[in-house]
Amino acid sequence: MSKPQVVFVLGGPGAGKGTQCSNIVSKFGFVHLSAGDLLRAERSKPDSMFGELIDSHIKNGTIVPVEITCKLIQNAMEASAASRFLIDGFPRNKDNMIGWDTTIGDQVDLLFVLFLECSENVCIERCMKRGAAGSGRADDNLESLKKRIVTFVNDSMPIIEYFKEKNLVKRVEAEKNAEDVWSDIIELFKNI
Ligand SMILES: Nc1ncnc2c1ncn2[C@@H]1O[C@H](COP(=O)(O)OP(=O)(O)O)[C@@H](O)[C@H]1O
Ligand SMILES: Nc1ccn([C@@H]2O[C@H](COP(=O)(O)OP(=O)(O)O)[C@@H](O)[C@H]2O)c(=O)n1
Repeated sequence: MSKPQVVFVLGGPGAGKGTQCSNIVSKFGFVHLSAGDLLRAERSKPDSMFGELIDSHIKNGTIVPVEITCKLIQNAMEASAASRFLIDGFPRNKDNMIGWDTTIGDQVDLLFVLFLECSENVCIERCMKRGAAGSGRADDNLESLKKRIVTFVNDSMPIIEYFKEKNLVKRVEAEKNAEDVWSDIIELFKNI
């Protein structure tokens, strides 16, 4: 049997990863796994051993240890019969990358990395708006956002650079309106 296919979806906080992943799911039949959503769901379980740890990382905009995140992704992949996955918000730092490579990496076929490029200011503005509209997220506030941006620049951008060197990055200009970003993404997915 062939390996499941994976596209990693990366970009700063509020770059539009979730928005565009749901478009890709509708049109191209991928299953969307958001590392952030999986962590938030784990944090909310009353019997989770990791609830407090996850909560503190999310509020501080820092990255949860990969053993936790990778296991959640792996469980979600196993629970799904799908053959194509969008993995959103992962890998986000070197620890995520190493954890993935040494566990599931060999068992999947990484197609490419979709990078939604968006300036800091626009990222902050979108997340603040999302918070004001009632996202209920503990990290859609200015204090957490500043930390999330620092983590993105210092820890996540080097991962995107690493994938660029391997010619695996497909970049999209994510500051345009959501419909125009989506048109660009269709071009990247239509022939795979
Ligand atoms: N291209 C866009 N232009 C303006 N707002 C957008 C765009 N894409 C997404 N948004 C809005 O910005 C916020 C963050 O988008 P989201 O998809 O949740 O980003 P991420 O998953 O990268 O954090 C949401 O409120 C969403 O509706
Ligand atoms: N691979 C990941 C993804 C998210 N996270 C945590 O979850 C938070 C929210 O991530 P997210 O992908 O849902 O949201 P955005 O910051 O992209 O809007 C991050 O700031 C991290 O604290 C993590 O620790 N490891």
